[in-house]
Amino acid sequence: MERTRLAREIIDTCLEMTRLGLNQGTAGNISVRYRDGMLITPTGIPYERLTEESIVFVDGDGRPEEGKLPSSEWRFHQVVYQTRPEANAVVHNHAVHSTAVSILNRPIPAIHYMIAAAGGNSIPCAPYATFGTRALSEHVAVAMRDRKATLLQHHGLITCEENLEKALWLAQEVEVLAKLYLTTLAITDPVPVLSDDEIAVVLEKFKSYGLRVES
Ligand SMILES: C[C@H](O)[C@@H](O)[C@@H](O)C(=O)COP(=O)(O)O
Ligand SMILES: [Zn+2]
Repeated sequence: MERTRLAREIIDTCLEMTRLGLNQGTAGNISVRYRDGMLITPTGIPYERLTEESIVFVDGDGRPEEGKLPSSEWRFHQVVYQTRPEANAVVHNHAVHSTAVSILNRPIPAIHYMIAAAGGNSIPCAPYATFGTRALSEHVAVAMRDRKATLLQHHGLITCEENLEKALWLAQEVEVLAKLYLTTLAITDPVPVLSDDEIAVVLEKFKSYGLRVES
């Protein structure tokens, strides 16, 4: 029952991600931590065709349940759960502005205090590696060691959080930051940024702010 409920939440989050304009086609994938592994979307299936039975369990050794093909990116989802013990949900998409910044191969700097929602003063950009490879998951492990979000060079975005709602919310916040960054870059480069001291103040305030940005 718990598994069916989590599978439904994954599908609803996928559909919401598309509805918010953060993704297109069969791009992107979503998982939740489950038992010693995770429940994750299958590879290459449009979200609107997913049923609870389509969601795949991948165990802690990376073995998918029989007869099902997990997302090609199960490795980087696994690495995020290993790297960030507080994370229970991982969202990946190809949101347009986030992906555009990733093509420039730049981190998003502290252009707005909401950068702190990802845990620090920037959102890194993990180096390019072919999708689905161990090399890509190794880059993700480094980038997300002290952040809850990273861009993937020439690819897209990953976020993690304690639940699906927060992971999707963070993906939307990063997309807004990416759009702001591109908008300001068109006028000036480098773009003015907030100081590390100010980001430290915001990180402290977020610990007790609302329900959505506490870590
Ligand atoms: C080629 C894939 O679309 C790749 O970009 C992957 O990262 C992705 O976003 C969706 O792959 P899956 O359908 O295998 O989850
Ligand atoms: Zn992708």
